[in-house]
Amino acid sequence: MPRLILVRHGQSQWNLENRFTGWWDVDLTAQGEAEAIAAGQLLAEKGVLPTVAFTSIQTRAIRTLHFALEAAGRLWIPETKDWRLNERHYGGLTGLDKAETAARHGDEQVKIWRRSFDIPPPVLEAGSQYDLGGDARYAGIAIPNTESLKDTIARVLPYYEAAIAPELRAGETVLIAAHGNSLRALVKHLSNIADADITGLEIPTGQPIVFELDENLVALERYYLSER
Ligand SMILES: O=C(O)[C@@H](CO)OP(=O)(O)O
Repeated sequence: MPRLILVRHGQSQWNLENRFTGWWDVDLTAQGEAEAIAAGQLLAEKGVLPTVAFTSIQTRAIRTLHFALEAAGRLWIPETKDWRLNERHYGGLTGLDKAETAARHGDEQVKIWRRSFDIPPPVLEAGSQYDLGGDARYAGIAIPNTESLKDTIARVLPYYEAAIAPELRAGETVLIAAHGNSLRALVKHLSNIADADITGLEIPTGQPIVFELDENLVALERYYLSER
C-alpha cells in the first residue's frame, strides 16, 4: 500500500523569533537542524524509508530534507524541488513580530490572518524589503503578494495530483519536506477536513506524519511516527 510521509521543516530563525515568515528564505536554527536529524533517525529506526522525495524551493525545507535523508541513510534517493510546496505567502505581514502584530491589531484579527481558511493577510507592497521579485529562484513564476490557505491549496493540490500522486500509485514511499501551511493544505485534502475545521490543525516542526493510503490514494490512517 502507498505510504506518504510529511515533515515540516525544523525550527527556523523566525520561528524562534516569532516572526511571520511565508516565502522569506529563513534558515534553520541549530535546534531546527537537530530536529531534522532526529526525524531522519526516526524514519530509520521505524523502518519507514522513503524512496522518493519532494520539497519546496526554500532553504529551511531543503536543508531539513537533506538532514533527514542523511540520518536515514537515504541521501541518494531522487528529489524534486518545486515552488508549489512553498509556505503560504504571508503578504504584508512578512517579517513582522507575531506578538507585536497581535498587540496592535488584536488576537482575533491575527488568528483570522493566521488560520482562517480563505481570508488572506494584507498584500505585500511592491518594492518592500521582502519583495522577492529580484530573487533568481522565482524567475518566470508569478509570485503572489499574499495567500490564504485556500490560495495555497489552489497551487499545492494540482502539484500533488500531477507530480506526487503518480509516484505513490507506482508504489513509491514518498517523503515531502515542506511547511506548516503547505502541509496543512495536503492534510486537509487527504484527511478530508472541512473548511471550518482546518483552523484547529497545527503541524509541529520536525515530526514525521505518516499517511497509509489505499490504491486510490484514499487515506486509511494518519499518525505521528513518533507514536508508533
Ligand atoms: O510564519 C509562517 O510562515 C508560518 C509558519 O511558521 O506561521 P503560522 O504559524 O502563522 O502559519
